[in-house]
Amino acid sequence: MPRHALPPSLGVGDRIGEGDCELVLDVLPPDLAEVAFEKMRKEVAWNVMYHRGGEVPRLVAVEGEVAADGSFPIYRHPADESPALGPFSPTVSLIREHVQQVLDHPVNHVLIQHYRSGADYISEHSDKTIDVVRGSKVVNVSLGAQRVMTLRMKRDGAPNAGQGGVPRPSQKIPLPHNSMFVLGLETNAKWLHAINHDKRPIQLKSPEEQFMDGERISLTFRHIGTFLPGDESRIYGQGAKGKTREDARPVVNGTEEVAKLLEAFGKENQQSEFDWDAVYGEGSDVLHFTLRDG
Ligand SMILES: O=C(O)CCC(=O)C(=O)O
Ligand SMILES: [Fe+2]
Repeated sequence: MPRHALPPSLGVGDRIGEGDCELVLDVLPPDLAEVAFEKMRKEVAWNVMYHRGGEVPRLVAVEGEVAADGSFPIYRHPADESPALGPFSPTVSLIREHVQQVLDHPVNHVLIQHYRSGADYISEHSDKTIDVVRGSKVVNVSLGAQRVMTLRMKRDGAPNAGQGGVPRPSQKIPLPHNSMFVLGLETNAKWLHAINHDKRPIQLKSPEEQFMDGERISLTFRHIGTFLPGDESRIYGQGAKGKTREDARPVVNGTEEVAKLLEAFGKENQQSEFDWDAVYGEGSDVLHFTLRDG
């Protein structure tokens, strides 16, 4: 007999994480949900992204709201090199409108990811919130094959776990086609989240998991409060040292500043009682985490 129950599978109406998360079904009208995957396959500028020198196991693209003067939001996270941001493509723009109707705040930035099969995944992490408007929520829209979001409490939030084989609290949230998972920042602070790989043979997968030949596109919309002007020479806003457009300062790529921000990101991944003001309050003007070659 197993000593511990399997993590619960949660969905609509359940208390998820710290209770500030929510799963919304049928977020897009059927006519849009039906064509969005194929349209995005063509309209989105897909890239491979690198982390620690290796390709991340999914295709990615970044889009956002580009202002008339060319300035745009920037979401910093530990990747060796993030793809360049483009303006919202047509189908993504429609999806964004529906997301904003359901949420009670705007979103100005999206990370779009194509999980090409069950072998593609995203490792356990907390979203990095230096640039995410405080008190806002992060949204994951799912299209195509159903995959499972796993939440696992950070180690320091479950001090009795890890000894004698007691696992840390964890929850599984299946994300069906045309659903929207709302990740509250309180849950992001106390839990890690992941889309684990699913290498089961196709015959063992449900029809929902086999949909679109097992391919999934997710759109992670965020409300970002940090910006770059079109020429990317300066940075300003919530996560920068200069908090307003007038106070924009030159971007920096110095080793010391990079190390400091990466250390802060590490703390956010580990600490349930992450002190945002103490760690991020001053801001950071770092743009790239490694020097681009060529
Ligand atoms: O694909 C997903 O739904 C999760 C994506 C995610 O966690 C992220 O981009 O930070
Ligand atoms: Fe995430």
